[in-house]
Amino acid sequence: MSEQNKSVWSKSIPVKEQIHVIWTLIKMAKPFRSMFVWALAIGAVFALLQAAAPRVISYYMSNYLHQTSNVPFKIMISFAILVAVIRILQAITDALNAYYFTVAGEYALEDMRIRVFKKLHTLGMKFFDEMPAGSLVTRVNNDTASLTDFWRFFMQLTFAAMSMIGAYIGMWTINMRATLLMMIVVPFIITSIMVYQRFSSRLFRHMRERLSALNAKIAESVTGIDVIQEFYQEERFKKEFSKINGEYFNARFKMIKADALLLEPMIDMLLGGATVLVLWYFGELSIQTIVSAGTIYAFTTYLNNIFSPLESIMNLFSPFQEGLVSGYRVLGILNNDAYAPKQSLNAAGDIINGKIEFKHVNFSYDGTHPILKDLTFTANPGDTVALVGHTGSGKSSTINTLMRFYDFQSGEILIDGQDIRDISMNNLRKKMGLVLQDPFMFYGDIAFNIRMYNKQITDDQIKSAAAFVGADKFIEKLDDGYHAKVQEGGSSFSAGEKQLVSFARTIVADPKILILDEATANIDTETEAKIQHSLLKMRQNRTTIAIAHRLSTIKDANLILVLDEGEVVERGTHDELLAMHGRYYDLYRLQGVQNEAAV
Ligand SMILES: Nc1ncnc2c1ncn2[C@@H]1O[C@H](COP(=O)(O)OP(=O)(O)OP(=O)(O)O)[C@@H](O)[C@H]1O
Repeated sequence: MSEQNKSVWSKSIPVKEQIHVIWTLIKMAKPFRSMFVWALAIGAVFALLQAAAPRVISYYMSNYLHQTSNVPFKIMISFAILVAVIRILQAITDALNAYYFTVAGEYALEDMRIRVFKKLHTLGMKFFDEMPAGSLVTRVNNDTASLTDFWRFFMQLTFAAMSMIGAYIGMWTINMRATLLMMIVVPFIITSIMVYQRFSSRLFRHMRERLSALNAKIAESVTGIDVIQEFYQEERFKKEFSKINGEYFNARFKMIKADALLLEPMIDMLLGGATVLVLWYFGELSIQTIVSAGTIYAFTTYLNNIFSPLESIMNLFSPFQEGLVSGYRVLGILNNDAYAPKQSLNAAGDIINGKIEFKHVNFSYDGTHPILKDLTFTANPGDTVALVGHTGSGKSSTINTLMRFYDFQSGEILIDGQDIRDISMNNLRKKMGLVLQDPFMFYGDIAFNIRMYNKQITDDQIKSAAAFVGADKFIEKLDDGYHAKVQEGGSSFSAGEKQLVSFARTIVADPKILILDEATANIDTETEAKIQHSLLKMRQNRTTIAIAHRLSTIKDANLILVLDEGEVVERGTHDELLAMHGRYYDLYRLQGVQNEAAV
């Protein structure tokens, strides 16, 4: 997570890219356009009312508040009612504007979250390899949520623009020359906004970068807590954490200081300057003609209307920037084309017998470094083909191509004589059962973890699958049996128990092909014997591709392939390979010696 977040915050997004992000997000919010338009229309009415109020009061002051005569009661009450109505309408339109904008923003947000989640499920393993799960959770949840700030900023921006236009119109109706004079402040406003934005965005990015580093340190120390404790690294981690925490504090402190010194004082100074200009202008004017107090009141109020929304906008710069970066990252997912391998158009093939043929298959994860080279073998229906070889030799990669987690570059993979791409993904997933070294258990209960959302599977089928693989004994001993609670990841179960549940999950779907990725690697020898017994039963009448480090577990395989750097360097049955006195022989002898030593 750290590196990816860091890279986003450590350099600014180019302006062209920022405009692209803003434009794309606006286009994506199209389904909620009518609500945004309503918000804008109501905002315009609010701005008009806001411009009308000082005009009405100024009129009243200029025309009726003479020291020489009393204001007629009817006039006084009429103006009071008029101002009250304007203020009430202002309050109503203000609330409606905020409501429509916020609701439209929330809808756009909900829509975006769904888009991102859906997109994630179309992406291939390559994407997930490069993106840690923690970062993805941040993308789907926090980044989409930060987009609210994006919409809030736009709301404030349009509000400020309308207030400004309204104020200038109001001033224009009173004194055109003074209004033109007030235009002088516009370039000052724009320059100060730009200066503040540049300065604050640099500080904000630095602060976010330090926050990412802090989050990464916390995540690292929590996930690696066992290794940290084992190697007495607590002090080192504490020191590193304090250092980053201090840097984060300093970065925040700088931001707070900059805001305190720049934000309000800058706006106050501009407002002060503009007010002096108004007083000076009307002071000069009063030498030649009468200037009413109402005019001065209206102009100073309009200046307030121009300047007060500016502070909110500037205050929202940092959250807006956060929203922009979030938008950039979210669009990065939505535009990602690392899709899961696709099947042929109208692929409708099925797996009936389970014959697997690899013909001259070449595969690379990144398109440049070859991982599987000219891989060729056949697994006849019901056969077991075992893949052995040292770590990194390409065993899991073979399975990855067969499961269609990754696309291979050349060669052919045939199942029952059909190109694997011509079999529908649904049939492929249904007829191939994958058992992993460290099976994942989902939050729910045991029965749910065996059924895996397949409503057609009955409770009896679950029980007989569990009995078939020998999982029934431990399940029945649990307090709630098949309804015993499972935490996400299955932390309250042993590796062997989780493996047995995953066997039951696989067997209940009755696959034609079984793929075992070192299914017994994490299990002690005693449990392994039980598991091997279950596996033997599972393999009957099923084609099996098995990865095995412990060669004793695949002695009965019909074909053993010894892989080295993605190439098959030896092939044959256990006896044939031993007779060759080659790599397999050496490996087997080595393991035999280790086993004896262990005894
Ligand atoms: N997702 C991936 N992206 C890029 N390269 C990968 C990926 N997975 C594996 N590799 C590389 O492919 C090569 C073969 O890895 P593979 O996992 O197939 O080996 P293996 O024989 O299954 O090893 P082990 O017994 O350790 O599981 C290795 O060099 C590995 O670094």
